[in-house]
Amino acid sequence: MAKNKSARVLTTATASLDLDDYPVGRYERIDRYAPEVTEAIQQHVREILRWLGEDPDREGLQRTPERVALAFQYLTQGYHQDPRAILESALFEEDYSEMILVRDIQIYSLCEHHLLPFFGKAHVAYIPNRKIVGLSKIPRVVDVFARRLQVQERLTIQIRDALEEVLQPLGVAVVIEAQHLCMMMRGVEKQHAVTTTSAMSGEFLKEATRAEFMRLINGG
Ligand SMILES: Nc1nc2c(ncn2[C@@H]2O[C@H](COP(=O)(O)OP(=O)(O)OP(=O)(O)O)[C@@H](O)[C@H]2O)c(=O)[nH]1
Ligand SMILES: [Zn+2]
Repeated sequence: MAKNKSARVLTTATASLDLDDYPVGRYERIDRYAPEVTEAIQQHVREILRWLGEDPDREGLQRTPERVALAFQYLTQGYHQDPRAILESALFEEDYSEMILVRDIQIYSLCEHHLLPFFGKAHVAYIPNRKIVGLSKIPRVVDVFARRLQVQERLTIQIRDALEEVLQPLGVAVVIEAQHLCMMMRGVEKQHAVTTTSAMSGEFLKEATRAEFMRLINGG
């Protein structure tokens, strides 16, 4: 009941269909929301609106608490996802031992201090040690960690460590370039500041490999 209600809310943007009418998979994540969590968050958002001086019962805001509750569950769904299982679902034996780089992976995350978005690009590379992983699993793992409350540094390290643990490769490199709305629309209000973080292991600790990676992510 409440599950269907949630699904209907989120699908109205594309079509007025119930979750059941959609191909399996497209809304699989929405299906995962717990109705009691949605309900509890909704009540608090109503209170926040009131404390901000708004009238939560005016027309435009009537369904806002529910929308916010769903949006925050969506944006933090990574807590319920297992990066190890994702990587293990597509591991292959292969005699390839050059660098594999997936570059320009878009990320959207939430800063844990202000619950405001930070967004940008992640570049992830590894050098396999007989095990390679399905390429799409790399952005999926990036999302698992990005869809949580984060600081950019921890996000970077968690991606590296997940790949390291499951693939046991010769090395992993992760670079994230991001802009933080908490530094743009409030606080210091710097519109062009981009933060770059990196986490390396194994072969990437060597200057030559690291330099090749840096050259490749800069389009060289
Ligand atoms: N290291 C790091 N800091 C972050 C990240 N996201 C936000 N921050 C910072 O977290 C800090 C929190 O500092 P506080 O002084 O407690 O918070 P604040 O008073 O809101 O600080 P201002 O943003 O400077 O107004 C700020 O300096 C933010 O810029 C991140 O991913 N990594
Ligand atoms: Zn912040």
